[in-house]
Amino acid sequence: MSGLTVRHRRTTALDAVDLDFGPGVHGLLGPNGAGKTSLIRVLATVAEPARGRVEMLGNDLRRHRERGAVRRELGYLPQDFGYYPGFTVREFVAYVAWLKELPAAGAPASVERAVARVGLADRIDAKVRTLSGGMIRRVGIAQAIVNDPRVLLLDEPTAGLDPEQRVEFRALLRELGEEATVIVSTHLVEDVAAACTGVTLIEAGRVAYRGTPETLAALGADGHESDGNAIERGYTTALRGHRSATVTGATR
Ligand SMILES: Nc1ncnc2c1ncn2[C@@H]1O[C@H](COP(=O)(O)OP(=O)(O)OP(=O)(O)O)[C@@H](O)[C@H]1O
Repeated sequence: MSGLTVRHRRTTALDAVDLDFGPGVHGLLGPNGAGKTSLIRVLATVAEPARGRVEMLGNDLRRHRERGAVRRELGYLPQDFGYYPGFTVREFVAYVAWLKELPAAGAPASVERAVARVGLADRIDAKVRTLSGGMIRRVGIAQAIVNDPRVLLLDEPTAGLDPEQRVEFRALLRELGEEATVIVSTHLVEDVAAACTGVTLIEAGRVAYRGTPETLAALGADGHESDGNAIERGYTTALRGHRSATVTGATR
């Protein structure tokens, strides 16, 4: 994407952002309101940018027909994911498979596979409303991966998962990232350390840092253990560096 600008009324959520993502798992980090959800929503083709160009899988998202082509290759878990509480897990994931135009013959097997990958095989015929919050989040991940997407967008997928589920989910992320481009927004720096091949730190609508979990941890390597682990300190160091550079730039 180049020059990507997203506005919500008078707020500029993203300000002329240039970014590119290849296969692997890319963590999007940043404070509340930084612009992570706005970025994911544009990539998911549910929001339109005010300016800029986004190309995905060779398609230009400004063109209606090309957005349609992208949607078939996309998996998306929104921050507030809507579901039908009266559907069973199987029915809900099958419904999404139908929306994504999966060939009918293979769809039931794809549904079962996606549900098994998120560890819910034994609850596949349970009604979604009878599941815990963490399980519902996993249903959200299952619907996102049912079409074996080439681009997978996950907005805070680990919110509400317990520690054991998070560990399992990170393993699934690493597996998915071997074939797809996975972009995952999170507040948990541990998610990034454990599952991501790349890190993009967004602040106030701009890219504050790009690197790998290792380079981010190296930024925080010589702090005190009591201030969190190296990657958390790296996160803070990168943010502060970006803030002071922005202030210097603005007053020049
Ligand atoms: N629908 C909206 N109407 C008005 N302003 C909005 C809307 N959605 C987002 N914003 C504003 O746009 C900016 C970016 O928000 P966004 O949700 O993209 O950030 P985020 O990094 O995902 O935040 P969080 O970590 O809290 O989820 C914020 O200033 C937010 O207040």
